[in-house]
Amino acid sequence: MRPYVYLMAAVTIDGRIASKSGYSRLSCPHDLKRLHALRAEVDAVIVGANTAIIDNPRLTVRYAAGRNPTRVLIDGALRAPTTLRIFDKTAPTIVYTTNLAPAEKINELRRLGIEVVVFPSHRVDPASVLSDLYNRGVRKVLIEGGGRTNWEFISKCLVDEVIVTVTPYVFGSGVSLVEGEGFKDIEEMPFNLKLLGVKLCECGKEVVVKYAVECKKVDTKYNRLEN
Ligand SMILES: NC(=O)C1=CN([C@@H]2O[C@H](COP(=O)(O)OP(=O)(O)OC[C@H]3O[C@@H](n4cnc5c(N)ncnc54)[C@H](O)[C@@H]3O)[C@@H](O)[C@H]2O)C=CC1
Ligand SMILES: Nc1nc(O)c(N)c(N[C@@H]2O[C@H](COP(=O)(O)O)[C@@H](O)[C@H]2O)n1
Repeated sequence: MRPYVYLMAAVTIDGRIASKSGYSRLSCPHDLKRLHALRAEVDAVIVGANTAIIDNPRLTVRYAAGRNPTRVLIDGALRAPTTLRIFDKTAPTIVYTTNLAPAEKINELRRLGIEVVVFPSHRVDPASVLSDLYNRGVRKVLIEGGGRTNWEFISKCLVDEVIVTVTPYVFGSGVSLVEGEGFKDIEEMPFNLKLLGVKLCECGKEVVVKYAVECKKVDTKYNRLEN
């Protein structure tokens, strides 16, 4: 079994979540409230190593009422410095890494009270991350990027809902909402996106678009929960 999975991000009108320099503060304060309200609703928030290193996020609930989710870092080579905010004591953190991770770094994180799960391969398997989180009691997950991490989950149909806020900016290059090997055409997409809603942000400048991810083929290997 796996938890229900949301993917949320703010994009420029050319679909970027970050500029070529890593700048990513796109959301207005109203959109940040929406993000924090969703954080409060889920049990865990997942980010990839680049997001953790570049943004040094807290991943806590500050602009809405509610409790902090468990923070989850996917970091194959365990590059994230142990001084990052996600390793502070404000919320529990679980790290998923691989046999590429230096043993000393794993031990250092464990000494800080961080749960470290090591996959016996060079890659973290996203479906196994979700089923491990489910076994720990996690029923709702929010994926907060970046692009590569979004690809890892959505390309395998491991996302149930995508919430994208389109902001009035253009970067021209940088990191796209989803960054991976890619699909050659719409037929190759393993899912359809069903529009759930469109809302003009309270700021009057951003548009929030919600899609349900409907897998073309339900793969029992991933034990996908029916919505
Ligand atoms: N505007 C927005 O809403 C958001 C913007 N961002 C931006 O996205 C940018 C980072 O995005 P990306 O470069 O695409 O990186 P990312 O944050 O997705 O991290 C990619 C890294 O995570 C690790 N990783 C992910 N999946 C893995 C797997 N299955 N196995 C092993 N390791 C794995 C690897 O180290 C990989 O290099 C940052 O600049 C950040 O600011 C991030 C989140 C939201
Ligand atoms: N939804 C959304 N909109 C943006 O404009 C963003 N930049 C992000 N970024 C995500 O939020 C993290 C920062 O969280 P804290 O404020 O430090 O708690 C960042 O790392 C991305 O995951 N998301």
